[in-house]
Amino acid sequence: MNNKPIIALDFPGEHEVFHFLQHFQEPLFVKIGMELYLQEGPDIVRKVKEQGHDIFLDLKLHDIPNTVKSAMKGLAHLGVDLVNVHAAGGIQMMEAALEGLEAGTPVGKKRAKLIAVTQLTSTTEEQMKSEQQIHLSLLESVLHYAKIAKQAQLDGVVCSVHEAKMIANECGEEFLRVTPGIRLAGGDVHDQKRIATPDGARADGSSLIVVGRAITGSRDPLAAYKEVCSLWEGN
Ligand SMILES: O=C(O)c1cc(=O)[nH]c(=O)n1[C@@H]1O[C@H](COP(=O)(O)O)[C@@H](O)[C@H]1O
Repeated sequence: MNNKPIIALDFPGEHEVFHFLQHFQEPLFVKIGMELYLQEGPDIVRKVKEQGHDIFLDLKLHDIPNTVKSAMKGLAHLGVDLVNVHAAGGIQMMEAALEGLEAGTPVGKKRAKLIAVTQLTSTTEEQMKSEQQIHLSLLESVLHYAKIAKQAQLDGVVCSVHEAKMIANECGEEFLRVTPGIRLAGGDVHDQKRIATPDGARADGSSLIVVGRAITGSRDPLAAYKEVCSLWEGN
């Protein structure tokens, strides 16, 4: 798994994906999420992988432990690099996810890293308090989810840049902080609430950044990607 910015391939189908990927000549780190996966199924993972890209399969599993375990066991055959669940599913569910992933990973192959979504980057503290009835600060809630993910032996979490440093301090530098909600300065925020720039993410302790519309929605996706890369790498 490389540490390039992860491009979210939030497209409706295969045609749009391969049209987009034509802009790039190098191996990328891409994210296949539920929009694409639910239309195209596991074949899209195989086809994108055939082009040599690293893959974050973002299906955010959240169900009873047995169901998540079986689903992860099945997904493990796809040979992706990173997968996720919702930390709100609980410690037992996260442990079951890891068990499934380990059981399904073919012998001799590397198991995908498993991370847990804490509070979505589209959630504000007010929404969390009023809708989820969690009476903590958002930072405390994210940190709590990170700690239980660590207790379940996961490899890290999905969080916003704003919580990344605190998680690194509490859970260790090697515990991954994968941060979506990335925007170029002055870019459209869309539905995201807890956002940061790629250079802000680097300074504030992200391990990996996830960037969708700032690249996929650009008239020149390659130029946008290069700008994100140079800010992220600090060039
Ligand atoms: O798990 C994720 O990838 C995820 C978690 C989260 O808290 N926030 C979040 O935006 N994401 C994903 O990251 C991507 C962000 O896309 P953009 O807002 O277009 O950059 C989307 O594919 C989301 O599904």
